[in-house]
Amino acid sequence: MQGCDGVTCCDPELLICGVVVAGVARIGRSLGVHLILATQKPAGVVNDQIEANSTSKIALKMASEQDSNELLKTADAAHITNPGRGYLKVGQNEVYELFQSGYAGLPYDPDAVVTERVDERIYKINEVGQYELFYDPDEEVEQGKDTSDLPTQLEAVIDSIASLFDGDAGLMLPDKPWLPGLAEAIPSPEPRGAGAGVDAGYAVPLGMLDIPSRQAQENYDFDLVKAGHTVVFGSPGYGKSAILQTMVMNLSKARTPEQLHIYLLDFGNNGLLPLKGLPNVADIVTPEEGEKLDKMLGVISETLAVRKQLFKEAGVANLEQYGMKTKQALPVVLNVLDGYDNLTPNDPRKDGIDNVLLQVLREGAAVGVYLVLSSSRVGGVRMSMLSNISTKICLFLNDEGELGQIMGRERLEQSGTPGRGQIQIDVPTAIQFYLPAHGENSGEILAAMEAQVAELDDAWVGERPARIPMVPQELTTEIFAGFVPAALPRELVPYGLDRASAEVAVFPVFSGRALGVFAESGKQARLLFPFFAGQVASTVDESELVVIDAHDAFVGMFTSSDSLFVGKAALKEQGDAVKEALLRFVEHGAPGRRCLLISGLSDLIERLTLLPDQVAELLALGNDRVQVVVFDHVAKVNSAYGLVASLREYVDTVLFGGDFGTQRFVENVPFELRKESFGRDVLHSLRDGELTHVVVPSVGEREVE
Ligand SMILES: Nc1ncnc2c1ncn2[C@@H]1O[C@H](COP(=O)(O)OP(=O)(O)OP(=O)(O)O)[C@@H](O)[C@H]1O
Repeated sequence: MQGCDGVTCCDPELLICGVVVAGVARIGRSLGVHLILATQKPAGVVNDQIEANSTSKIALKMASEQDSNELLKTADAAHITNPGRGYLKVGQNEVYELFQSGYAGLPYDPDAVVTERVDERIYKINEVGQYELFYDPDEEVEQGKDTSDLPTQLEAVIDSIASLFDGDAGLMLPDKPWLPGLAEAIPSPEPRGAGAGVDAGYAVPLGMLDIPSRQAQENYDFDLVKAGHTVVFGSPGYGKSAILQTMVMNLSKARTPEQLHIYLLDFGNNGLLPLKGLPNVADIVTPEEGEKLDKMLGVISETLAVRKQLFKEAGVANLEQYGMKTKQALPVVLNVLDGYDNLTPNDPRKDGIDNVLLQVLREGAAVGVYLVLSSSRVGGVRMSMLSNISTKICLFLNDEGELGQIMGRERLEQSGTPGRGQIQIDVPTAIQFYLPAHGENSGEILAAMEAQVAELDDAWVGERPARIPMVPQELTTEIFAGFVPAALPRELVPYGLDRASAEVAVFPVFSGRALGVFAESGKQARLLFPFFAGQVASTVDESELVVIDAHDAFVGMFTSSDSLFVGKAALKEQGDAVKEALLRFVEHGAPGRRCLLISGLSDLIERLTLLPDQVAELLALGNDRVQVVVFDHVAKVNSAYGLVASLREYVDTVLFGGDFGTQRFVENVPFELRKESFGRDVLHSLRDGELTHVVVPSVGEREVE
């Protein structure tokens, strides 16, 4: 038996349904399938075919004579006034009866006594023909029993049938002609091949499709390589992050970190954070981490550029061809961006970020670099980006017009269930996206997901994608020591971390190169000079040390009688002797290796009245037996005549602090750099014409201050 209630002609979805209904009406009877069709208005719904195949028609009160005519071929039903009163017509007027239908909505009271009652009321008809109640025997109304708690007769009948059914094990439910609705929360099945040695490529389960036209509910596999760039739209709280989590978890289970690298950009509510520990995940970044974000975008651009070049050299057009031709498999790179539209149009970084994303969207797929992003508004994603995204997924959208923009006229009705959405598979198809892990509530799901991440992390022993190199927020000497490789040769002096690569910056002693360290302020000098002198001194023997401390920067540091130490006071008293010894040393050298540390170079030059040539010779002394290290303030060397030029010429590694406006070591500083302000722990390194920035460990800064 098929029942269709509330069928109206303006329901577009029922155009297809109408064809089916007509089919049931036409051939159903011969197969034992019967149809009861209920509608308010027969016009446009009950077509000729249904009409011709429906033997019985029942018309209750109809809105108009035309409607009544349509069904009964008489206007009678339009004149009915009582609820429940109707006409039954069977065949061509074989039966045509007025009837009062039974009503099952009354309370079911098995104890009630039904008495036949005759209407004994008497009416008087007045002179204008109106009825006036003259006598009513029921005027004295007896208080009846309260029946509000009783079930209706219909409910009682249904309950009774249900209990009969339940009580008889031999009774079976008939097959339903349609499948039940999709479940509201479905945990993801394990991806095929995960741990089983089966290669399912980049296809992983992402959701359960509901396809009523085929009476099917089946798994939807998201194939990263086939789906290409993907966008997930959904208003806040409808499960965007959950889709990304399921996708990343399943891809990480299916593919090794050698096959798939993942970069996470979390512009949303930390939805991607639990995925950070996956061995496939290179790194995660949030918009607050400006420097890291720049670096990650840089890495993504660089990957594109390198791959394009590699493919060009190999003469191939895509990743698969490259692997086959060169026998070298490059990993697929997946960039996942959650909450893209949280980056507002007035954010100064938006253009830069969009440029990289556009580059990935345009050039990435061919070289195996993909972007999957989520946004709560369709309008939040530029048209130029949208047109390069091949797979579009929609969850519930507050603005239904946006759904139409993506899914077109064939879009399905929206459901407010989290994780319920639609995706184009030839036509928009309903889908319930899987949850990333099992759990009764979001807390349990998160815990289960974290446990899986930890398990995958522990299980992987091979190589992992490189993290985004970052210098720690606070670089203490202890943390810095952790970065210095144990096998670092003794003659390489580590002094900080390169800000761009986070690699240890070293200076080679006794390699013929002089080192100059210039502080922007007294505070920076107090912080850095002893650290540098200590680092250099630790690589040489005490007997090789000659320290001329014109600024008393190293007081108390070099107390050994083996090293030669000249402090500020000694310099004042025995200036001539020091000058003589220094010049002699410049001219003739010393019997053994010497490491000369000079603090306050410009003051020394002034006090000893050294000539520019003598300074130049002193700075150029370095060889495998002599090491020169000079310390001073940026402002002081700036004002000493000709000193900056000598330093630039003879000091191979110049390290200086402060902003670029105050220094004279580098000319033609780019505007961007000139605007930037640098912390006290940053030194700019100028070596062989190359400018880099080094973060120096904060050596007991608090004590210095
Ligand atoms: N596929 C799903 N099945 C069942 N419930 C889900 C599903 N996806 C999400 N939910 C529920 O919806 C909640 C919100 O999900 P989620 O954080 O992923 O939404 P969102 O769209 O990313 O939100 P926002 O934009 O605020 O970050 C989850 O805590 C979970 O309870």
